[in-house]
Amino acid sequence: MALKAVISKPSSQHQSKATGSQIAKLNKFDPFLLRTLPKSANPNPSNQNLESRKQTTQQGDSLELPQLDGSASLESNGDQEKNSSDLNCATDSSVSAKLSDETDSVTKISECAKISGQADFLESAKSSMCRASASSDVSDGSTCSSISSSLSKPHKANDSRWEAIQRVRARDGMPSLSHFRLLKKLGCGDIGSVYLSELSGTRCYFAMKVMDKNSLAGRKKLVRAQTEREILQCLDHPFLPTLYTHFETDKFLCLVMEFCPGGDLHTLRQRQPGKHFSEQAVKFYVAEVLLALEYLHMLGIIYRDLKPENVLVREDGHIMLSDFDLSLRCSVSPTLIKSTNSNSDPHRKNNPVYCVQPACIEPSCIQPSCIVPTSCFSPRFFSSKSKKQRKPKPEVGNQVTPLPELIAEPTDARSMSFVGTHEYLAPEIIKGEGHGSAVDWWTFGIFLYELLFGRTPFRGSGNRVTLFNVVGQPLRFPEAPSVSFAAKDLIKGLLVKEPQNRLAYKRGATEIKQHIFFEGVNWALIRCAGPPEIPKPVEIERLPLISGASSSKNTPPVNDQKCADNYLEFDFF
Ligand SMILES: Nc1ncnc2c1ncn2[C@@H]1O[C@H](COP(=O)(O)OP(=O)(O)OP(=O)(O)O)[C@@H](O)[C@H]1O
Repeated sequence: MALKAVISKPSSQHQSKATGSQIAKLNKFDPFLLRTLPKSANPNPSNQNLESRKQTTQQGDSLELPQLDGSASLESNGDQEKNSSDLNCATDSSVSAKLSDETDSVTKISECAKISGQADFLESAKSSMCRASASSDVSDGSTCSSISSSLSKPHKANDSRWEAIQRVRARDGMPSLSHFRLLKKLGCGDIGSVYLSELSGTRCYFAMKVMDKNSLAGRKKLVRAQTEREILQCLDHPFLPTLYTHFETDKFLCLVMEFCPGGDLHTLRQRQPGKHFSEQAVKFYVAEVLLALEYLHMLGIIYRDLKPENVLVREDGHIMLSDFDLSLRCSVSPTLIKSTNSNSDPHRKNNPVYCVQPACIEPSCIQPSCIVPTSCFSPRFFSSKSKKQRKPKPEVGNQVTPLPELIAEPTDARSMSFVGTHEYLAPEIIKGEGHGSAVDWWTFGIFLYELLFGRTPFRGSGNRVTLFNVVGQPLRFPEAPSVSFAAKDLIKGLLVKEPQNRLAYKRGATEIKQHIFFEGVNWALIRCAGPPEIPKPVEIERLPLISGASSSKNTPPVNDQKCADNYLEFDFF
C-alpha cells in the first residue's frame, strides 16, 4: 500500500526532522531496516543542525495578526460571523449549528469534514531552530475511540477565564475572533501560530492557536488540526490544556487555551546550571508528565510527541503537556485489577509507606499549608500515628493486601504512522513495525534522560545516524552529571528496544509509578506540591503589543521566516 507521508524539510537553521531520503538511505545500509523502514522517493537530504533547538517565546519578533474579516462566514454552514467591536457575533441558533460544545464527538467529526480550503500556504509554520516532529498523514489501523467530548469541565468551576468565556457565550453565543485582542506571537509550529490574546476588556489572557485552513488543506493537515481540537475538547486535567473555546472564520481555525507564561521545559533546561535539571526537579516534572500520559491513555489517546518543547510551564510552575496534533486515538478499557502479588515486579519498590497507600492521603495535605516546596512530594504518614505505630515490621510487606490498580493502557492500539521527533522516535516507529502505546513510555524514557543529563541518549551527528543509534546502539549513561541508581534503572526499563519487554508495556503508568525512582511521590496530591521554579509574572500591560492588537483591522498571517518550512512528500511503502 502506498502511504503518503508529509515530512517537513528543515531550513539550514533548523533542527532535525525526518526526511524521506534519510530513511531511504537507512534502508540501503541495513538489511534489517530494509525490511521495515519506510521507503523514500525524495532525493533531497537536508543538512541538520543538531545543536539548535526550538525557541518558544520569541520576544521582540515582528508579529502578525490573523485577518479579522468582518464578513467572514463559517464555511461549514455558511452562517455569517459578524465583525463588531461591541462583541456582537453569531447568534445562538447559528452557534448550535456550528461547533456547539454540546454536540457529541461523532457530530464533531462530521463537522470537521465540512471544513474546506485549497489555496496557497499562508503559513507553513515550524519554529526555527526547532527539533521538529515529523509525521506521516496516514490513517491509522487502530480503532477510533469513542472519546466523550463533553465540554463541561468540572475542574474549571472557579476559573475566572472559564467564567469570562461563559459570560460571552451567554451574551453573544459562540465567541469569535472579534472578541479577542491578539497581543503577541508566542510561537509557531507545524500547523499553526500561537498568540497571547486577551478576551477584550476582561484582562483574561489566553493562548490562541490560529491555523490557516487553506494552508492546512494544502498540506493535508486538516485531520491533524481536527484531531487536536477533538482531543483538547475532552480534556479536563490539571496537567493538560484547557480548551476554553474554539471557533473558525472563513480563513482560520482557532483554539483558545490556557496561556502558560513559563515557557517550555526545553528553554528552562537551557537556563539550568550545566543545562540539566536537578534530580529532584526532574522527579517533579516527569511525575506530572506521567500523570498526564496516564490520563491520556485512559481516554484512549496515545500522545506520541513527548519532548521538553511540548511541556509548558504554567503560571504556578506546574506543567502542561501541549500539542496534540500527532496524537493517536484508539480504544481502551480501563480496568481495576486487584493484584495478588505486589512484589512480583522487579521494578516495583517494596516499601510499606509508599504513597499509593491510604496512609499517604494525609488530610492535612489539602490545607493551604500544603503549598510549600516539596510538602506533598515526600513520603507521608498518618499524622495521628505515633512513630512506633508507623514503624514497619519486617513481615508487614507481605501481609498487606495490595490496593487495586487501575490499568488504563491501550495495549491493543496499532499505528503505522511515522510520527515524532528523531531523537525521541521509538525503535518500532523507525522500523515501521507498527506501534502502540508503548511509544509513549519510550519517549518518557528519553525525556527523563534528557532532563537529567542535558542531552538525549541516541543523538548522532545527523538524523540518519540518530535513527541508526536508536535502533541499534545500546543505552549508555555519561559519567557526569551524577545520577542515582534509581533514575538509571527506570531509564533502562523504559528504553528497552523491544516494546513487549519495555516497562509499562502491559500495565502502563501504574508500573512506572511503582518504580523506586518515584518513592515518596504523593501521586494524588502532586498538584499541590511546590514546583522547582515558579515563573516570573508576565507584565502583560508592558508587552510591546503587535500592531493592530487593539483594532479590528488586523493583517493576515504571512510566511514567517522564523517559522517557515518547506514540506516534502514521499511514499512510505
Ligand atoms: N498554551 C500556551 N502557552 C504559551 N505558549 C504556547 C502555548 N501553546 C503553544 N505555545 C507556543 O506556541 C508554539 C507552537 O505551538 P504548538 O506546538 O501547539 O504548535 P503546532 O503547530 O501544533 O506545533 P508542532 O509542530 O509541535 O505540532 C509552542 O512551541 C509554544 O512555544
